[in-house]
Amino acid sequence: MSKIIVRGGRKLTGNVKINGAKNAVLPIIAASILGSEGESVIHDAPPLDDVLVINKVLQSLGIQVEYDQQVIRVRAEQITTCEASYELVRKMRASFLVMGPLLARLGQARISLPGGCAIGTRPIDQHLKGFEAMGASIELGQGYIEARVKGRLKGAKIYLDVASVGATENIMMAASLAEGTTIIENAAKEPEIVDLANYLNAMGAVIRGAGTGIIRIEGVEKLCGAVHTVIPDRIEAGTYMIAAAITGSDLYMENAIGDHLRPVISKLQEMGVLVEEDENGIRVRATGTLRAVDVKTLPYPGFPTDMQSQMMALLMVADGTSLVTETVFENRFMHVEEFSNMNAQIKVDGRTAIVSGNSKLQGAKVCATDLRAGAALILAALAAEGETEISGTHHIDRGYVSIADTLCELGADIRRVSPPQEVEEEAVEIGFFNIQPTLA
Ligand SMILES: CC(=O)N[C@H]1[C@@H](OP(=O)(O)OP(=O)(O)OC[C@H]2O[C@@H](n3ccc(=O)[nH]c3=O)[C@H](O)[C@@H]2O)O[C@H](CO)[C@@H](O)[C@@H]1O
Ligand SMILES: C=C(OP(=O)(O)O)C(=O)O
Repeated sequence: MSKIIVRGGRKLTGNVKINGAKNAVLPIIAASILGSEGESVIHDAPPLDDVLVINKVLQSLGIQVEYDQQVIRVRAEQITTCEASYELVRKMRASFLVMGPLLARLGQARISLPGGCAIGTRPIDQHLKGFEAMGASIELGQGYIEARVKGRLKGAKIYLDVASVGATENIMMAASLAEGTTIIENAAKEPEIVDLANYLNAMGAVIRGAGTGIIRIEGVEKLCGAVHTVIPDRIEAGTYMIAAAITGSDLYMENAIGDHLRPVISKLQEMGVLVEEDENGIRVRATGTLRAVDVKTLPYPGFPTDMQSQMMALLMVADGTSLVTETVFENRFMHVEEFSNMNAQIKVDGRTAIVSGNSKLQGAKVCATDLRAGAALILAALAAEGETEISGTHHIDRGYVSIADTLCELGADIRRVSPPQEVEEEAVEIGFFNIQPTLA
């Protein structure tokens, strides 16, 4: 198993080029299934493990996918099966986003149940409620969900009980090819929803209101491939912003969009960190003592749950006690135990973590329990005394492009060590780029 080894205490300086957003590119690749004519060309697709997995899902459906130099080309004229297997869906829950496009395009989809994960049970009832409202029948059996519709899906009014990002995306994609108008009420408002709607509209869809709580989709008969550039990753940007703050450094996040990061920027400013925005990015400078602040995660435009663990790392070294409340996922405090191994003082009471500041963090052997927990451990390690060894790096690879190399170039003492056999396996995986589709 590969490990990331960090020796804390170094200042960072320089420019970080923010990659395309993982959570935007995954639904956009899934939406390419809807294009029955022409090629889709997706620019700024970050080279992440999750992107390789969704590409493999499409290839397993018989769709042509090529990936080179951060550009993905998809041709979905031919689809040979409507089934996404357990082997692929278990690797990444977002694979379930192919359900809506397959159902709309083929009238049938059979997808392995995505199951829960370290951060919560993560049900899909709102996705299914949407498909059923559009006329699909849903059956569960042998670990698979099968959805079918006779003819086309029908437009419907769908109120989401929770403003789910994935359900909004899945329903929006399905509704794009439905007969008539679909209205999603209590829709999620994340920037990634707007990016997906822009891509679908470029394919020929008619979607209005993305980014608000009410999205209106006029179904069309056909969608075609389109050219699109993915938005910058607000969570990657936010993570490097905290790297600057926790190390008392000065970093510029090139491409980062301030409007997508309002709650993170305002919390950093409340803590006494200097944040300056211009049209090309965001500069973050830590100038002295960090003040404790309370943070509560909420759907967009609230504070993102995907930044909760990184923010907690910063609050561990702030002056005073902070409360961190997680309202989006019921079990997203797995990092607390790992932080405690680094000498942090945190108590969890239900959905709130009480973080005592001024911790003198110590290097330790710790484990990334999920993607953002892994990033947060790296951040804590940058501020800790001595050496931290982080295992579970496969979680981190899902969402950060070469984070150890990037931090090393900025001045951190960080390296990744992989046993020789694993280096070989990684090379084989990279060989996956540009291969022709294989059938399931
Ligand atoms: C690939 C991707 O974009 N992942 C993001 C997406 O995940 P994802 O789309 O899975 O997250 P959701 O917005 O759907 O989940 C939010 C909450 O709604 C609940 N829920 C969701 C669907 C449903 O049918 N029923 C239900 O009860 C979930 O259990 C969770 O408590 O949004 C999350 C919330 O911002 C982020 O943390 C993830 O990084
Ligand atoms: C939770 C995340 O991703 P996913 O929904 O793909 O698990 C994340 O990006 O932090």
